[in-house]
Amino acid sequence: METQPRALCSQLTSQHGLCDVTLTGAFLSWKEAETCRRRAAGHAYDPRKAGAFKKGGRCVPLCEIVAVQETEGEDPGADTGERRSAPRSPAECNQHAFTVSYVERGRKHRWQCSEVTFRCTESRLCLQWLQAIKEQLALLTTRPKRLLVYINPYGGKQRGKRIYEQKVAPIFCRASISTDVIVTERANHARDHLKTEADLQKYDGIVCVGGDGMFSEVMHGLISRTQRDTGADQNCSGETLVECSLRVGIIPAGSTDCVCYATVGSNDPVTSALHIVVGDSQPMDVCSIRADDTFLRYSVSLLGYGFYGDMLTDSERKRWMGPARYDLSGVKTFLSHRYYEGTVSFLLADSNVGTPRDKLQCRSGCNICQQPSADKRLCGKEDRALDGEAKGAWQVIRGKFLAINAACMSCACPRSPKGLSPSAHLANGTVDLILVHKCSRLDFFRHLLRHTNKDDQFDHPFVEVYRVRQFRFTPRCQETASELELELREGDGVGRARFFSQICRKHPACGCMPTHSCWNCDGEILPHAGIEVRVHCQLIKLFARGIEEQTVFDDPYTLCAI
Ligand SMILES: CCCCCCCCCCCCC/C=C/[C@@H](O)[C@H](COP(=O)(O)O)NC(=O)CCCCC
Ligand SMILES: Nc1ncnc2c1ncn2[C@@H]1O[C@H](COP(=O)(O)OP(=O)(O)O)[C@@H](O)[C@H]1O
Ligand SMILES: [Ca+2]
Repeated sequence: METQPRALCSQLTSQHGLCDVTLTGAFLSWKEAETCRRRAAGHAYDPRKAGAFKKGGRCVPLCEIVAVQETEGEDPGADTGERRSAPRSPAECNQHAFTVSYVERGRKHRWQCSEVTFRCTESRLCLQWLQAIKEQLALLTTRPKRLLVYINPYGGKQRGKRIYEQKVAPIFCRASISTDVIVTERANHARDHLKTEADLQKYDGIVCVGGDGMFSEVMHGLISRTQRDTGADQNCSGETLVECSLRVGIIPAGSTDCVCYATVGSNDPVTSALHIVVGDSQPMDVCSIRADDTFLRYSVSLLGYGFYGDMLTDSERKRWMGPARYDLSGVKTFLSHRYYEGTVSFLLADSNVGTPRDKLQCRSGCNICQQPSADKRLCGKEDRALDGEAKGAWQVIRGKFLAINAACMSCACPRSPKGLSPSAHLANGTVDLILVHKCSRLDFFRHLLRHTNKDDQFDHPFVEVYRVRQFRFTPRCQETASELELELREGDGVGRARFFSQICRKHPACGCMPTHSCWNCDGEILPHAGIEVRVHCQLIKLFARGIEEQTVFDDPYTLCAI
């Protein structure tokens, strides 16, 4: 039987004075000692500090302690900047100290690494504390000890290397995490290294420093490698893909950083580094994309045809501008107001995984993502193999679209803090399919603007949104007579009615409108128009925990009761 460690309780001195410090199996807490009277001890009185300390003290879950280490027993007033009014007593000259680094929550889901130093006059007591905290930390087995880090030096504002060296490496070092760092020398360097060369047995996780494109590289390398190592064939349609066991951490240093933002709640490198250190784990759905029965790519965030495809194509020519390229290309693409004809067919998800308009946002420990559902059992599997109950009917929508977007997650990012599909889930085995039909420029602008404020971007007559587990798109130029017939037969009543209404309102072909766009696949151009997409539930895991609800943690001085 496992025995609970005994609580350790001592009076130790911190920069705030004498405090009662307690270590239990779950928390380290400290508060001003009952007997402590800072002014009586001759310290200058700082009402701001004293008030804050009195008000709260601290209670840190052990799982959020980054590290503990022995410290020089320096002057207790030194780190508060207080001036000493009396000479040191012999006891003060002979102090022993240890420093605890821990996660502290700030505003907007940001975490920082704070420190507290405790001193005492007995070396034995100091060592007892150090050992007890270290023993507790050693029990946290989900923390990574060895990481493989890939840095894209050209992502975003080309600050990846500096961000890693100045903000992240010191935190890994403090947490005693050892790293092998590879600064990439070309596009797909990280993907190819992971796929064929890297000795993955040596690592507890992979870290990528860059944007969504860099994450996509790492994800492709890791998924391909996992399938190869386990004998699964990602090129085979309907194959059940094997989940990747290594977690991936994202240090945001790109242009959009949507995967990081939507899984952590911020695009702050220190916050991401701390989520890695504490060993968080967030499963994530992955879409596989095929065309003509050939595997093309995976996607986790935005898969966008029309507006986002065209915008990306234009922005790639402006890479030198950094993240601002998206603004310029966004305006240009908006003004071009191009629409594309084609057919979207999809299989609706189970109702127990929510709907895109239910306003149930995916948050840390999300119930919807934890619930077993047909979508999770079946996603990734060939639709032809499904039984009648789970298969459902393919729905078919023909039309002229300004944009067809598939969001496997909310796609929240600094440009759109609630994201492309605010209620999309990270790990429910589904994707939100957003169809923006041809409308006026003004209406499309209103729709886009709503991505940046609290209004519902789906509340327009020209926008349809569905939660699906599989979909296909066929551009009008690729539709054959037999496909049209098949869709007619498979489609339900609504699909058939739409199909006929389109045929009846046939437009003469206009020479200035290109017949097809391309797909924006997590920021990479996919030069195919006709594709098939299927969701693989929880195929990969990140060092993240989903976006935390804003709770008591917004008040850094809150002392939780133990
Ligand atoms: C009138 C104001 C209009 C504002 C519209 C804002 C709409 C924002 C939706 C954001 C969706 C973001 C989806 C994320 C996509 C990324 O994967 C991709 C690549 O990122 P990275 O490698 O880090 O560069 N980014 C994009 O495709 C750019 C989308 C920017 C949209 C303005
Ligand atoms: N050393 C490199 N040189 C050029 N391109 C690279 C390098 N390393 C990675 N890439 C590629 O750069 C692209 C953009 O990377 P990313 O980090 O997402 O930046 P951004 O968010 O600015 O697009 C990705 O497609 C990635 O494959
Ligand atoms: Ca999902």
